[in-house]
Amino acid sequence: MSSLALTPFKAGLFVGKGIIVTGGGTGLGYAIAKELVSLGAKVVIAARRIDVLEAAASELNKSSQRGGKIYVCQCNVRNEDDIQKLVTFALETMGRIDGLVNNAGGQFVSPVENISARGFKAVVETNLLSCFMLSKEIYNRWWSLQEDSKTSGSIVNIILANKNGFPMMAHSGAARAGVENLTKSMALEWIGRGVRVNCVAPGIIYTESGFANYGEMAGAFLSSVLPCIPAHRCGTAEEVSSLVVFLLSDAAVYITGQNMGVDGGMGQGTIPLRPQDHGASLLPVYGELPMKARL
Ligand SMILES: CCC/C=C/C(=O)SCCNC(=O)CCNC(=O)[C@H](O)C(C)(C)COP(=O)([O-])OP(=O)([O-])OC[C@H]1O[C@@H](n2cnc3c(N)ncnc32)[C@H](O)[C@@H]1OP(=O)([O-])[O-]
Ligand SMILES: NC(=O)C1=CN([C@@H]2O[C@H](COP(=O)(O)OP(=O)(O)OC[C@H]3O[C@@H](n4cnc5c(N)ncnc54)[C@H](OP(=O)(O)O)[C@@H]3O)[C@@H](O)[C@H]2O)C=CC1
Repeated sequence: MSSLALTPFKAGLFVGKGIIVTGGGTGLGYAIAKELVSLGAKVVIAARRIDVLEAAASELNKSSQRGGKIYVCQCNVRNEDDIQKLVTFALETMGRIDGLVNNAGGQFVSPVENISARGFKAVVETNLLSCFMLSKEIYNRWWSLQEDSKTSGSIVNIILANKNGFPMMAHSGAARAGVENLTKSMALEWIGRGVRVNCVAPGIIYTESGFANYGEMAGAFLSSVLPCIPAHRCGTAEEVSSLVVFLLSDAAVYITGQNMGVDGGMGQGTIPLRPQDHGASLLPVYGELPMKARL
């Protein structure tokens, strides 16, 4: 795992703070937890594989500064009981919750017509329902009870650079678009309690764990997509984590309801997949096109 933290933040910025990072044992979540613990935060990392979390925690604790500490909690974010247990665990171990990064997520590759209803539901639960359940649970059990509205909370939802759809991962595109809209609603409803809610939309970020999910397909995907990324390279987990940590911090106290891309310029369009060479085109209903305007 890469270890180059880009943090521009002052030492101890998060001393005394408690943050939950879902999916914090691998990839982006690991980089976020690492940066936070090096800035003095207490961090609960939560995911399904406890062995992965424990191995990550023992590495991450080596980066701890000024009382920062990593705690692990096994949690399937699709399961409401697990979500409740996670919040109980976080309050018991850290004594408070100042931030939440809804980072756990994922999908599988499939054209729309082959996705089963069960598969679509599984992806929506993983990426959208989980974000709703965990954000609401923390709000009800912690943020809504704080008398001092200066005790602010910050939620950062990790989505995807998918503003024009997400071909071959349509279930995930739809779920993440839902997260983006939910973010805006929560931001407006909870601002009076000092809770800010923002999204970060990574482009193509190379994480060993993330790409391992796609096997051989990942190589083919990369070679088709790389030339279309304006920056001509994938991003790194640390390049995402620096924005997430900024949004969690009080330096971002006037920022809420936003969606920010970390994508090497890719968000100027959408995921730059070339349309399939399907050999057909939709006929204009009003007659011939005035010029040759098809592939
Ligand atoms: C690269 C671009 C940028 C993105 C990068 C990243 O995101 S990196 C992060 C990447 N990290 C990740 O993506 C990790 C997280 N991802 C996951 O855990 C899974 O993709 C999940 C969310 C679907 C959960 O899966 P699960 O098995 O625990 O769920 P379940 O048992 O509840 O429901 C099963 C239903 O789902 C369906 N189905 C499932 N797999 C496939 C498939 N390969 N093929 C087809 N269908 C599939 C199947 O229909 C099945 O129903 P059936 O046939 O039994 O009636
Ligand atoms: N890498 C990329 O290019 C991009 C990634 N993203 C998003 O960023 C996030 C992190 O991805 P990345 O770090 O690359 O990939 P990883 O596969 O390393 O991260 C996904 C994490 O989510 C956890 N997770 C998945 N499903 C569940 C679940 N049901 N309950 C609890 N935890 C779960 C996994 O842990 P476990 O399996 O142990 O539960 C894993 O730690 C994801 O939401 C991803 O979709 C967005 C855009 C681009």
